[in-house]
Amino acid sequence: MSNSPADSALVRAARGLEVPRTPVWFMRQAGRSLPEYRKIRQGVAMLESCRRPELVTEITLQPVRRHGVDAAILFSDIVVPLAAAGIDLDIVPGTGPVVAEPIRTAAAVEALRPLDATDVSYVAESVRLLLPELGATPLIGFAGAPFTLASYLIEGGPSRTYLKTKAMMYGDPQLWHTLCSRLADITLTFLRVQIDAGVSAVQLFDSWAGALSEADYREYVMPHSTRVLSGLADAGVPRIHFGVGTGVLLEAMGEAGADVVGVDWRTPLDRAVSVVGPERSLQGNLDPAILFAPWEVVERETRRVLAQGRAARGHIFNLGHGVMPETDPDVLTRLVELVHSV
Ligand SMILES: Cc1c2[nH]c(c1CCC(=O)O)Cc1[nH]c(c(CCC(=O)O)c1C)Cc1[nH]c(c(CCC(=O)O)c1C)Cc1[nH]c(c(C)c1CCC(=O)O)C2
Repeated sequence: MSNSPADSALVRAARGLEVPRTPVWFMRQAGRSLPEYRKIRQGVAMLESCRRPELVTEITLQPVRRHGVDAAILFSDIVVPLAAAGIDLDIVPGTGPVVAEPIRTAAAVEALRPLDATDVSYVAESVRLLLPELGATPLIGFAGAPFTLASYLIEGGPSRTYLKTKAMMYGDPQLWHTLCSRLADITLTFLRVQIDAGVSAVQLFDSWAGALSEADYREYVMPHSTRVLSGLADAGVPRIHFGVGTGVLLEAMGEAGADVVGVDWRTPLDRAVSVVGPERSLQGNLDPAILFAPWEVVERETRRVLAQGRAARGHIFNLGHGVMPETDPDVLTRLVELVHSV
């Protein structure tokens, strides 16, 4: 066991197979809290750094070396395939993705072109450079799900209310579905490029789907996420599906075609099992803010998460959302040791 990424604890837990110990990695482990990341990124814009395979390789490896996590996640961003498909956008430090000309009309949706694998050849090249460096440690590829991508394109940037997104969704469902269908195609191509290059698992981030009711999620979003996830059913790698504040959506997000459902800190894992069912594994779900509490609290809460995770077919330990930039990296390292020791 564990001498190849395809037989790693992460992949085995994702498939519900027996593991020697619970695998652990952290969403947004690359970048953010690491001083060695800040140093190497100096003077290089975020999107530009994603297009340099040597830089991507180094940043992806940093948290693996430092923390001994059980998986690497490719250093990239959910908007990389959108930029590669010709959308004029930037990632503004401290803000996030900003789109120069938000997509709000039929003409703008029509102008969104498909992604070609050659548009993101630097991503495939990065994966190829990483595999020999990683050895038996699996590499997770990822993409943004249609709803979350649509929200950036329609709002033009981050949003609290998703008013413009919902205005299109409710006001012009046909246009909404056309847009999401094109985004599903882009996402599928982007994930296939990563799988063909050799990643061992993929995560579909629908980070902001928690803004929706279950009924609206099922009607407006699920068909498109299902097309992405079911389109990868024969790809041979486990599919993780995650969003924030998705307590009422967990059942549907599993049904969309996930092998693993990612859960944020609001829903206890044992309760998540009862809605997701015995056919899927779970990933999560320590509150990233708990890492700022005294170690006794971190330890107690970690043991609770691990105990609740035992109810699942398989459990991949993670935070309930991404690492906060202010997190002390030493706490993350200690947390990995704790998870491995339980
Ligand atoms: C919604 C979303 C985005 N990007 C991503 C999501 C889904 C995950 C989630 O829910 O948090 C996913 C993402 N973005 C990035 C990664 C690389 C791997 C990793 O961090 O471990 C991953 C997996 C790099 C990044 N993406 C971004 C940075 C910071 C850029 C910088 O330092 O200049 C990094 C390292 C920028 C970005 N990109 C995005 C936001 C909201 C931001 C700004 C907030 C922030 O600083 O994190 C969009």
